[in-house]
Amino acid sequence: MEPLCDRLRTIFGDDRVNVDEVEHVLSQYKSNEADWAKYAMFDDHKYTRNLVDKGNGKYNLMILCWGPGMGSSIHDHTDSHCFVKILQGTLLETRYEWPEAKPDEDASEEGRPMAEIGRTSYEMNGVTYMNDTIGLHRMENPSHTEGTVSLHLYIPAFDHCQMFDARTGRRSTCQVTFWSEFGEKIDVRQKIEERKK
Ligand SMILES: O=C(O)CCSS
Ligand SMILES: [Fe+2]
Repeated sequence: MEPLCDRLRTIFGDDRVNVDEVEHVLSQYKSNEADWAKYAMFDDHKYTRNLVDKGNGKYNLMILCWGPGMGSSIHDHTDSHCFVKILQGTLLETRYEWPEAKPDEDASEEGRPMAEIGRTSYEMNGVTYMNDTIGLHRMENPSHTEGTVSLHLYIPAFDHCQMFDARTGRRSTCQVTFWSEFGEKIDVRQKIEERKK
């Protein structure tokens, strides 16, 4: 992944984020399993997040591995830019409008189902971009037999986001962690403890 990592570090050398330029660089890269196999660690129960590069502290570049049928919650991106490229398999993206913010939300009130904006399927080498002004989304691997591997770049980096209940629009904050870092499996519990210090 080094050549791609180097190009991204150059692009983000100053504080600009040129979305078209980043999408172009990600589109130009043609997935080669030999580049990313060392980061592609799957779990039997949920999708994994595997850190590839911290971009001089400016962004997180990571490889996500989705077993058959696995998906994320509906989530936001903590005001960051989100770039996604499919390295293997397929990802189905469902986008949603933000639920109405009800500041006087009565805890007993059921809320209402979130409005879907649309669904898009991305195949290998496909690239997509998302941010909170566009809406919210859920990503899932639609295959019942094959795994999916995707490359995600978040700038600025974040360690938590909001997840949403599609039926009620209720939101909760969740910590996001890594399954591995730089190709080495990590102890997630130990990492969470370190954050608390
Ligand atoms: O970073 C995450 O866990 C969400 C993957 S879909 S952008
Ligand atoms: Fe996302």
